[in-house]
Amino acid sequence: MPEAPPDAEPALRVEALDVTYGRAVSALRSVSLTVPHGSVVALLGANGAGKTTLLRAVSGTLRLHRGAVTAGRIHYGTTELDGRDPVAAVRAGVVQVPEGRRVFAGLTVDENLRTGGLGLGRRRPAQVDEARDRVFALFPRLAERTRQAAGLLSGGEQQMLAIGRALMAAPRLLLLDEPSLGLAPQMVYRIAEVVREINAQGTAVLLVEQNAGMALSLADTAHVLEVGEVRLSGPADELARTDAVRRLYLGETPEPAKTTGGATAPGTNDTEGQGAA
Ligand SMILES: Nc1ncnc2c1ncn2[C@@H]1O[C@H](COP(=O)(O)OP(=O)(O)OP(=O)(O)O)[C@@H](O)[C@H]1O
Repeated sequence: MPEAPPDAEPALRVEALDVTYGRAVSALRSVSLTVPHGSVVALLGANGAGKTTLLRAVSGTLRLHRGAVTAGRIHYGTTELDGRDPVAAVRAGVVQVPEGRRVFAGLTVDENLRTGGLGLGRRRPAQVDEARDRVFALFPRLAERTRQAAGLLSGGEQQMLAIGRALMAAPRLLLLDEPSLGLAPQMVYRIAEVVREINAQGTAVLLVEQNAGMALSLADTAHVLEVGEVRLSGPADELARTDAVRRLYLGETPEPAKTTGGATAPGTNDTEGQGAA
């Protein structure tokens, strides 16, 4: 099991993070946010805003995509994560579910699950079975299909398997990249329920979603990224009432006189939003 970080600290602290791909692409600039223990934090933003890049930086997978942290710090509890590899992140209790449900299509459901948590080193078979049972309790559909090739599962089932595989490492912080992408509305609803359940069991979630309505309904706090910078931060319910979020991310047409709630842009005297997230 990953070592428990001290409870007084926010679980994840990202401070003034700059990320580039090669020499030409500046993907994140001075991004700061925190994920407190047991919370759900949503990251919203248009295509190319830098959401996936932030998850990669935290999970140590940035280098696999030829990206690099060029400034700033990432801590999970007392463990420094910037410049580390995915194994260091998994050992610290941080696991990413990548976008696009990347399951091993030729392996069975069971084999896919058993690849989860490999970075934790040798675990007793009983520990692995226990982790698998917890996954099956959350996703009974996977329990019915243990010997089926993952490539033959539906899109929703593959997403469940991708999440289940990450949960095999018993993460304290789950990084979820677009879990609802391309799924039918009923499955989106099920995924939202699952995120709630995972969080209720004590795992914090950093959730990247294009489906802003879903993300804001699940999150305690949310941040809006625009072209590599945090533009708006605050409690999710307040952010959902801001004109910008309603117009740009929720597809609504706000009435002219509507107030903007308590969400704030970085650089203002924000005490609730970015700094306290
Ligand atoms: N491997 C890479 N090499 C070069 N540039 C990249 C790479 N991955 C992402 N980028 C660029 O970095 C910026 C941020 O991309 P990122 O994928 O993090 O955005 P995003 O908000 O997750 O968008 P999307 O929803 O489309 O995935 C974009 O300009 C993108 O083109």
